[in-house]
Amino acid sequence: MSQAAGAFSGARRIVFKVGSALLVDAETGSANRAWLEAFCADAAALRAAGKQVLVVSSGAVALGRRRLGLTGRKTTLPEKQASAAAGQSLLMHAWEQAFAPHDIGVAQILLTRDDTEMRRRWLNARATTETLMGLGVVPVVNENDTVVTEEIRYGDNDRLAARVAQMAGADLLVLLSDIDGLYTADPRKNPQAQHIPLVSEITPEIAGMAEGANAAAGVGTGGMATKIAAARIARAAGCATLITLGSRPRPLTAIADGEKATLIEAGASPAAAYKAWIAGSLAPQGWVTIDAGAAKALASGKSLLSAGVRAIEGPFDKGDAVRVRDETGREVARGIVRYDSADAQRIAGLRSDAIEAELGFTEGPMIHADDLAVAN
Ligand SMILES: Nc1ncnc2c1ncn2[C@@H]1O[C@H](COP(=O)(O)OP(=O)(O)O)[C@@H](O)[C@H]1O
Ligand SMILES: N[C@@H](CCC(=O)OP(=O)(O)O)C(=O)O
Repeated sequence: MSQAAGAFSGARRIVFKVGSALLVDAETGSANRAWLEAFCADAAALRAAGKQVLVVSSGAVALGRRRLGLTGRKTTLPEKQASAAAGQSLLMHAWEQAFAPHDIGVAQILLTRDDTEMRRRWLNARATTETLMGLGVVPVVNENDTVVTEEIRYGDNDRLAARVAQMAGADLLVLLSDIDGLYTADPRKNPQAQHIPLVSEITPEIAGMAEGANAAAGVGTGGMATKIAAARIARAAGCATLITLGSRPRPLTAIADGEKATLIEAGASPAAAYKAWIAGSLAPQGWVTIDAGAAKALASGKSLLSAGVRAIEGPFDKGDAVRVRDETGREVARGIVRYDSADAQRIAGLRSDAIEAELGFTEGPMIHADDLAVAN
């Protein structure tokens, strides 16, 4: 079995990035139904096999352009944004229809770069995605093109898809492209270019092979360079990236069958990468002081319950990163807290079953084990 096929079979949660070129029929300018049906049939089979599926779908601008009669000429940014607004509903309708025969619901998520970079919005988007996955719905994500300007947009959905993979704790990002993987050079320009099946590390040499977007290429943006940039983001988040041809008759079955693809391996597991992100990238907003019993529980991988909390030093909001110290003042962990500092203060020392009576609601533990990076 090829390495790519092995990674695909072993993946538990997969983000599929579908480019405009696959989704929009170049001749008619409408959604490519036959392709969508094939994709959804394959995705339904993956779900039946116990995998979770998310989709990052381009195509809004291309579909909207036709709806608004803006085809055949260069469009301005406001016209592109108007096209995205008009095309997004067509896009979602196409996904709804294609998944419907499999009894699978879809849900639209529109994100901007800010949403993926600002912690609180990121956490909200993450919680929503998690809820949707729990309900068995397929999240269909796109960039919120109508509210972003050129400077602050991703523009390509490759990097957005990598952020979604990070947000969802996915273990595999599949970039379905118009080419079956990374080559030593752009094969459209250099027929001698060699296919690269496996990348274990993104060296400058690897990055140098990938060329950027070719403006003449049509509806897509990005080129191979943004795919490598996406793989870099995914890799750091513990997620592997697979680049392959999306236009095969059974696009996902083909991957499992070992058809040509490039696999870019992950750095660590998604859980380990997420904890490293909490420990290293978030600016902590306050302190939570815990007793010896809680410190012991944390060291053995358990959640921080309010019962073991001695003191709170804020202010912080729900979803902020905080530092956790023991009674000697030693920092024992960092984590994402589920209560703001005022509520945390009120429930410090209380047993879990007393939280609701005190606050009128409960969010469970003060810091869930999944959101805790414990110091060694
Ligand atoms: N080293 C490379 N290996 C493979 N393809 C490359 C490379 N450098 C540039 N490319 C180009 O990148 C294109 C894929 O990017 P793009 O057209 O943006 O795809 P998509 O629409 O799937 O996002 C290929 O068709 C190819 O022409
Ligand atoms: N958000 C845009 C997608 C941007 C784009 O063209 O991406 P891609 O085709 O994947 O290179 C849209 O929905 O039209």
